[in-house]
Amino acid sequence: MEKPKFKTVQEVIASGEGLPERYLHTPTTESQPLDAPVPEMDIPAIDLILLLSPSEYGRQELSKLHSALSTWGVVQVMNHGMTEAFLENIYELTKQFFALPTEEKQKYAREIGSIQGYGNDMILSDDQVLDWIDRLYLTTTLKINVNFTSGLRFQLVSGKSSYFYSMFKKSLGLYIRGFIEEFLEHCFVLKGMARSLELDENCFLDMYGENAMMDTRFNLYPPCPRPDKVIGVKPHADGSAFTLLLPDKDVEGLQFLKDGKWYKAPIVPDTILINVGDQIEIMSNGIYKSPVHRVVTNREKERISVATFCVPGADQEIQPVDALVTKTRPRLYKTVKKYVELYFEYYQQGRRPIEAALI
Ligand SMILES: O=C(O)CCC(=O)C(=O)O
Ligand SMILES: [Fe+2]
Repeated sequence: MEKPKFKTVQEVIASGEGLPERYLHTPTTESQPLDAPVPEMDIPAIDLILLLSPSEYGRQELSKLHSALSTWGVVQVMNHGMTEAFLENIYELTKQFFALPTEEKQKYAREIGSIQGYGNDMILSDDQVLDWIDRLYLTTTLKINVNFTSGLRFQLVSGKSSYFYSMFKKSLGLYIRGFIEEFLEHCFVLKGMARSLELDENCFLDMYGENAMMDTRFNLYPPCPRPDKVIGVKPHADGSAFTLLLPDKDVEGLQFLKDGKWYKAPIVPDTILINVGDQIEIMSNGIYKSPVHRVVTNREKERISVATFCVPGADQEIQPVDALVTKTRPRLYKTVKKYVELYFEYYQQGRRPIEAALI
């Protein structure tokens, strides 16, 4: 199996060779220094359990969700079913993984042409400026059994590479399982989003399909000598339906773009972030925004984050929900299939993949 020949950021640092040119952004690509201070975004925290409650509180949560997702495209979520200890464990395990000796981590290296595994930013062209990030990417397939009378259920079917699961099922895999059992089982997010648009609560779920994927990326951003010129993750919007994000508990870095300006994400204990991905933007006919976001680097501190991309089944046709196409709001997007493949083609060229879906 062929593995990419590029060094990870940790290896670049360990080699003592200094900062390679390939990580440096020139002032033409970013007008301000990347580490210029930015204001904090003002997004509400919603209570996930209340989201599906028929009470007045439930309606208030839906209205907060609607307002956050139609303006910022991202919301903070509390009462997500994961305890503080559970989340703490995830950060600890992620740290432990990246602290393993290089040879050990290389056993899980990403193969060329695959996203799954340990490695650096995916390199698709010679002139691509590299992101200051090392990652471990795990792909999971889920089976949503729509016939369950007690509601929809997610079941871990298998990972694509079983060695990850034998290695991680007692550690990082627990995190994925935790999401499935605690969080996604009742499909709060997709149902809540549908309800907040006054749609039938299953309409996004139906498009999401029975064979959804959940791809989790454990990210390490080592301290960086030039935060003014080097970026952790370049500006992008996610190709998922939606993304669950656990930003570092202490170290800032994640920023969202709104009306041409960058804002930093708040760090609030015990909450996670959920952002809209391109596929919900398409399904909602553009009402919910898939926000452009980036991660800046830090000179002194390392940063850890975990992003879980919730992706519709590969054979699903994704298109605007009929009820959201009206005379005053004509259909904005074509029907797309296998959106994630198209996504990667566009992403490293610095183009927004969702543009390919515009009518
Ligand atoms: O590190 C973060 O906080 C966000 C990472 C991110 O945007 C991504 O992995 O798509
Ligand atoms: Fe992202």
